[in-house]
Amino acid sequence: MKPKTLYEKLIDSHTIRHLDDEGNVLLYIDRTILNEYTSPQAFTGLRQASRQVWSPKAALLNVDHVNPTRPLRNAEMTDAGGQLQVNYFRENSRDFNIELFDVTDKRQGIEHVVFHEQGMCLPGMVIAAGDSHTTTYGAFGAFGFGIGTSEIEHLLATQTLVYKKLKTMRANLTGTLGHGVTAKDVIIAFIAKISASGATGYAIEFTGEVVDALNMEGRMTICNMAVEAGARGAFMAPDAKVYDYIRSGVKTPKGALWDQAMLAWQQLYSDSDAVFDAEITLDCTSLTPMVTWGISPDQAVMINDKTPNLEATKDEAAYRDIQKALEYMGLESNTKITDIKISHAFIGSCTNARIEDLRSAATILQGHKIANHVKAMVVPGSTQVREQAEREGIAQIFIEAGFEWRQSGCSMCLAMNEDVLEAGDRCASSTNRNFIGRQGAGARTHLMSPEMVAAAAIKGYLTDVREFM
Ligand SMILES: CC(C)[C@H](C(=O)O)[C@@H](O)C(=O)O
Ligand code: SF4
Repeated sequence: MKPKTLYEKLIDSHTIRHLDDEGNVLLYIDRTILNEYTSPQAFTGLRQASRQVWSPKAALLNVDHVNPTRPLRNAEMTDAGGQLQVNYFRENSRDFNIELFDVTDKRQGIEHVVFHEQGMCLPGMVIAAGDSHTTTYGAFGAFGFGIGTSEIEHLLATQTLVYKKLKTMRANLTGTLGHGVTAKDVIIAFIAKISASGATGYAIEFTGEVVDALNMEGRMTICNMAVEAGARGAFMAPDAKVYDYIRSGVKTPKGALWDQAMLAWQQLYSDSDAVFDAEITLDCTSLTPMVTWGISPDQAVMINDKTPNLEATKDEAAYRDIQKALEYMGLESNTKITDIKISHAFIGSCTNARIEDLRSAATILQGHKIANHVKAMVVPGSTQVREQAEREGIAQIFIEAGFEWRQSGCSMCLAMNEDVLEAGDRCASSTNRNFIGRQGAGARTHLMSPEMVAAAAIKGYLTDVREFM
């Protein structure tokens, strides 16, 4: 038999029918999760055509993008647009019989945290959802990818999508991570290496000692942000860490079903002689903590480095890109990164707001206060993460250090609720996108690990977290 990559195994096992000579197939989708922001038109489409949802149990509705995260919240939104979206979401849950995690539900959170928390993400599954960071599920040996609104409608009506296979890339992450270097630093370094479009058209399988050694949270961080390199899918072959992690999920199969599933899951790896369309190796041993200085996730450097030297940049296009980024970011060329003063610190998002992320950031903050000029907040990835952090005493560490302790949601990752920065604000952020205006019009975002955000909050400047270890 022809050797296959893990990606090919997943796609082949979900292919219902080959549709044409261009490589389009009809793909079976196991599950989806929907948010209030990208789903409304899909439901409207279904209503107009008098269609039902084919498999309501394969879907989950969860409010995250527009809801407030203030510590005491109720079921109401703070702005009329958000209220409309959430009202319609509730109506869709009722009319189409799909389970909803509403704002005040104990299971609510950011969709890509909630979904696996519930045990809905299992190895070998194909998961499509109206959000680009659906790639997160690759950490479980599932295939997750983002889709547009009309595709959501097609998926809800038929449980299938028309799909064209991607090219495959193997990213071998070798070596061992140094002190203070995290999964976030690895993926930022990876994106900086191959560029924000370097994996366009590819599904990436991450392999190597670094992946093996990471915990599930770290693996999710990498798969989550793979989309910032342009990848429309990311994978890691499942191992014992995955099985331990999912075992207790409410919706995880139990008993004989679990044993049966395990037999299937153990086949989920790329055959040793499988051929990838591209191979790339990143030796992670020499990595240090990373930060972005610009307006694209690949505009990143090591913390003890400087902003790019414009004078030394000969390529015209590169010159213009750097100039534009420096200008928006209010930075000079060739500036030491650690001389950059911040006004805000944000720990949150589906990249870095799981319990392990909060634990690690709290370790840095313990016994410290944040700088007087910094405003800082933590928005836990889910209400469950929030409660666990409270039980473990982590919330208290954040609060004593001067962070605001918030409710869960996307919040300042994309500033669609009331958590918005003002023009000129500069934020050390554990999020995934530093695009122009992402955290508010004219606001400036530096991406980094949650530990690095904690260190920056204490110092008031971008800082090497290893000083606090
Ligand atoms: C709102 C949604 C379309 C978007 C995405 O797909 O990623 C958002 O979650 C983001 O992170 O920018
Ligand atoms: S936390 Fe950020 S990246 Fe994740 S789904 Fe929400 S807006 Fe998108």
